[in-house]
Amino acid sequence: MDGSGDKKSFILSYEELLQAQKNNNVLIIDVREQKEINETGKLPGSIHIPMGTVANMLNLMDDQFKKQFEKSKPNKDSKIILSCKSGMRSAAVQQELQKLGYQNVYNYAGGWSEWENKQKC
Ligand SMILES: O=S(=O)([O-])[S-]
Repeated sequence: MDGSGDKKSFILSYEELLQAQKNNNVLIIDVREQKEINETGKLPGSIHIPMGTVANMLNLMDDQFKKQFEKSKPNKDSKIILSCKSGMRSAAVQQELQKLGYQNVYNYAGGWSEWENKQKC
């Protein structure tokens, strides 16, 4: 939330992520592959959807989405945060969702790498 109108960056910092993790109205999606999640676990507070299937999952019926992810399906105005390992794949998914009309999609650019490092501090 930088208040600069049209020129919002839609990039999320670690501190902003910490706030979002406490907010049930924000959907955090870890878009890494299953193999990576098996190795590290998913980002706390997130649901896991591999990058290639995010758009498909957002096409599920509301109740199917809820059943599968135990979170409400976001609408085009919902705040969505995407995270991967280092911000590249999540940026690609961010663009894809923006093209589909999702207006409030953020990239946690630091991704799992930053998250993991911060936990060691
Ligand atoms: O996770 S990554 O695409 O930034 S390497």
